[in-house]
Formats: sequence, C-alpha cells, structure tokens
Amino acid sequence: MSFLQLTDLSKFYGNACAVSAMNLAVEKGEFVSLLGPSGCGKTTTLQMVAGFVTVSSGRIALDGRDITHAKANTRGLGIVFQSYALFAHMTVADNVGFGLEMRKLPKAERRERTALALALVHLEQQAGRYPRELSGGQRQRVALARALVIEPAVLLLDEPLSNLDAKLREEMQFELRQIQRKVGTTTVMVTHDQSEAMSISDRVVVMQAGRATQIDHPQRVYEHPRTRFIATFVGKANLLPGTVGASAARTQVTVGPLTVEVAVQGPRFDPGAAVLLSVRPEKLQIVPVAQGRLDGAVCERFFLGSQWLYRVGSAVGELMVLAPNDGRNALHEGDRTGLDWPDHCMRLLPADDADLADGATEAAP
Ligand SMILES: Nc1ncnc2c1ncn2[C@@H]1O[C@H](COP(=O)(O)OP(=O)(O)OP(=O)(O)O)[C@@H](O)[C@H]1O
Repeated sequence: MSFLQLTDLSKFYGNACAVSAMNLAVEKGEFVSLLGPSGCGKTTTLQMVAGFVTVSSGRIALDGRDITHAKANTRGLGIVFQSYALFAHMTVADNVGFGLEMRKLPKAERRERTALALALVHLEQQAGRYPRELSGGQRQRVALARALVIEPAVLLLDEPLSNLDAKLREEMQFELRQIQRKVGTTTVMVTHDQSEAMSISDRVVVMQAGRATQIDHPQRVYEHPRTRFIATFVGKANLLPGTVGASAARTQVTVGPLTVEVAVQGPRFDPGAAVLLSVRPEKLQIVPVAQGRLDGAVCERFFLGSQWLYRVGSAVGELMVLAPNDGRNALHEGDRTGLDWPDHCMRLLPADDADLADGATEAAP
C-alpha cells in the first residue's frame, strides 16, 4: 500500500458533488500536485486529507492507518495555506517553534529544531523579527518552516505561492522544490497554475468538475493529454477536428484537405469516429511555402521575448505557431509560409471529453 492512499474519496454538499470517487496513491517522499480550474474540488480534497472537511464516502489511509475520520490534530500533517496565517504578535522564531511548544518538547530541543528549520528556509538572520517586518516571500518561508519543524508525515500546501508576484513566485517554486527534496517530506500541493504544477511536481493530478481526469508525470500530461480539456489547460494546443479512416497500427485521420497517419497510444478509435488532431504550437515548424504539410498566411504575431507566437490562417483553420526568436528572420503579418511538423508530435483526442467520463487511470509514481 502507498504511503498516502485515497480510495473512492467523495464529498457532497447536499446534492452537489464537490469531489467524486477520487483515487490517488502517493508514495513516500513524492511531490504530487492537484491541478485544475477554480471550483474543481482541489481544496476540498486537500481539506479532507487534512481532516478539516468530513468525508462523505471513501477512505483515506496514511502509512497503513485509516485516518478517514481521525481528528485533524492527530493526523501529524503540516499545512501551509495561501494566507500565511502567522501570529502577528510573535517573532519569526516563536512562530516557527509554536508547534513544538504545543507538543511540550523541552526548550533546548525546541530551540535547536527551530534554528534548523529557519536555516532550511534561509531566515536565520530574521529570527527576531515580527511578521510585519518581513516581505511576502519571507512570510511564506516562515509558514513553510513552521509546517516542516514538526516533521510532518505529509506536507499539505494550498496555493502556497499565489500571494507572491510573478518573479518571486518563480524563485519560491524552485526553493520549495529544493527544500522538499532535501527533507524528503511527502507533499501534496493544490494549485491552479499549470506551470507551477509542472515545474515542481513528481506527478500531477489534473482535476475537472470534482473528478481526477489524468494522474501522471508532468511530461506525460503535457505530451499525452487524455482529453481536450487537459490539452488546452496544460499548455497551448492546436486542436483540429477530423475523422478517423482505416484503423491499423497507425490511424489515418482526415482533417479538411489534409490526411495524416498517427501512431495511437491507449484506446483505439473506430473508423468514422470524430476526433481532434492535437499538435502543440512549438512543434510546428516554419518552412518555405509548398515544402511542408500545409501553407498559410500570418494573421497576427506576438513577441514573447525568447519566442514569437504567430497565428497562421491555413486550409485546416487557424493555427498557433511558437517559433524561437533567433534574432532574425521573424515573419510579419501577411507573410505566406509553409508549416510542417514531425509525425511523432501528433496526438489524437476524443472529440467529446464526455467519452472519457470513467475518470483517471493512475500512472505509477
Ligand atoms: N462549504 C461548502 N459548502 C458548499 N459547497 C462548497 C463548500 N466548499 C466548497 N464547495 C463547492 O465545492 C466545489 C469545489 O470547491 P473547492 O474549493 O474544492 O474547489 P477548488 O478547486 O479548490 O477551487 P479554487 O481554486 O477556486 O479554490 C465548488 O463547487 C464549491 O462551490
């Protein structure tokens, strides 16, 4: 059995289902993110694990112990919320040491563990300050140190970085991952930010309307999304409506005037099935006119610094193309161009996400 195991976990508020039959097995030391849009049930799932929200049905097991109905303060979990919830009248060191004091640890041990936790988040110099004297990033590090100092079985993070500005947030993502690797604490984080989930997690649980729709390693979620929703929620995707032809090892698909052969992983599509051909914008290559699979004309271009994003009108519809900014040869609006892409970059998705209402299959950690 995994270290933290959710089995058919559900939460109903009256007749409304907030979380539906969630299954998730988190291994010891793993960093797993619950990712999804607002209202999809991420926080409710985390709160059930924390013991702050009662479970309607299903089970939660931690290290082999059933904790489904255990009191929150007996679960031995560390929790960090979006709002830092620090005690304003206590110094940084007292905030961090608070959990140890509650556990009635001897003073010398409290002092030693507090110092270690502060060193971990690089706040040794700020031990005597009050929360109001700290920056947002420093406050969030205090909250993290306070959660880690009790050596929790699992660290639960609910949008821990969302109060920080973009640059600080990126720095803290990196730091959070480094700290988690160093202490090896099993961690479950809630976020609605796909790049945050992708960059720091071992595995990502994509949630939609109370259900886990894909549980996989970040790269797999990006390269092999199961549904249209996931393909567009995690990164950008060109989704071209098409029809399946002969179904063999490689599936033939017709999209307007274009016919391609796609190697399909996972469930096969029947001949005649309506599908979406998905190609990521950065996989499209700009080639001379008439030398690619398609020709088109640039409708609009956006400068992104390291890349250009082009909207290109073509016979199969408008396509997004991300091209590296090599400092020369950028296309202009109105330019005609050829477009090509490698065979292995094409994915087929069901035209209708409801076709996958069976919920997620979970990839091994
Ligand atoms: N106490 C409550 N009473 C009734 N409905 C609730 C309650 N808490 C949450 N819900 C509902 O449950 C669903 C899931 O909410 P939840 O907060 O888990 O979503 P979330 O994915 O964390 O969203 P966000 O990113 O906006 O925090 C939503 O439809 C929400 O309105």
